[in-house]
Amino acid sequence: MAEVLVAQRIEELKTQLNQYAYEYYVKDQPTVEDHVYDALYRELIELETKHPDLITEDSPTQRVGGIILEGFEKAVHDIPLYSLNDVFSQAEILAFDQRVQKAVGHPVTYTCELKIDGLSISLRYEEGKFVRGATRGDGSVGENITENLKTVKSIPMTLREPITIEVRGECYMPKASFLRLNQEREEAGLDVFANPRNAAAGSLRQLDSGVTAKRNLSTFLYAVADVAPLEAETQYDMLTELDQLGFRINTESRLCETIEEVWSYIEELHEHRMELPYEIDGVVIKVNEFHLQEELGFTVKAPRWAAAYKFPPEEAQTMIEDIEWT
Ligand SMILES: NC(=O)c1cnc(OC2CCCC2)nc1N
Repeated sequence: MAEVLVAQRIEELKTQLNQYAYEYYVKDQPTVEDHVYDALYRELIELETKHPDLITEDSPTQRVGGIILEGFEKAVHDIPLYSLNDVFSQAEILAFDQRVQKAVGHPVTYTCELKIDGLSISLRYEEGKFVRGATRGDGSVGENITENLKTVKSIPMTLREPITIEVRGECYMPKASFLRLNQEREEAGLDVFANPRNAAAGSLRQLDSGVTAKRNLSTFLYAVADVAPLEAETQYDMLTELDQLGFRINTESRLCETIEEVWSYIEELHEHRMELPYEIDGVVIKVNEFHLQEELGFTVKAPRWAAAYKFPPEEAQTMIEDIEWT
């Protein structure tokens, strides 16, 4: 096949395969059977092997890892990753709302998000291209784990808009993947992980990104370092915008008009959390309007406009009989 036709075919395959991967890993709505994806993938591998000069960073073949690092470089967060003030009761939720209303002088709306029990990550994009991925670390300095995060299929290598932005979210291991991994480790005589969060952390701290690639990690994104590149003026609209950019967003997030609605959301999710395919340890409540967040500001470690309601500790969430095996 003539060189120019090969280049054309490679572009077609990359576009098609990246779209299929987006539907499968980001939207959880695959439109083709695995064997269709696999056949196109094999064709791309064959063409790239014959024409390595045509391999690009955003090719789906580059998500299998293989880089082995000596260690992780430091990653400075120009805008810190904040932690959250924890609350443990309905009374504390109401007190939080009273403090907010007193400070801004009127009632506010809240965005409620599931508190995903994974590892906090920060993803930097320049003109739509993924350039750096990092752990939270102490909030100001984390570890550069770009190579490992490139293997996490729900993390886009190219955004749907060529914007420069830094987004924050959680990288986690689904319950089903956690159980499968521990069974494999047990059969291999290796130590098992205590919970999906530890398994995700261990998978992201791998110096061999080929190992990370096999751990079936996923993500939910929920914040940006600086809202300037976005149109959104509220947390809830920002989640929609991150979805449109190509990020994986948690569909359980809810806009609550009153603190009473926040509490019923908390009760509802506390009841149904065992049915979720990933572990959560509570609900994050955020004042929805960005201009009110700015007015409320931060304490030395956490925003005054957010709170993390932690569910009371109960029996382990990962019950083998509850998991439908993917
Ligand atoms: N574990 C979570 O699911 C989670 C963690 N953090 C945040 O918000 C950060 C960003 C702004 C204040 C704290 N939201 C979440 N959903």
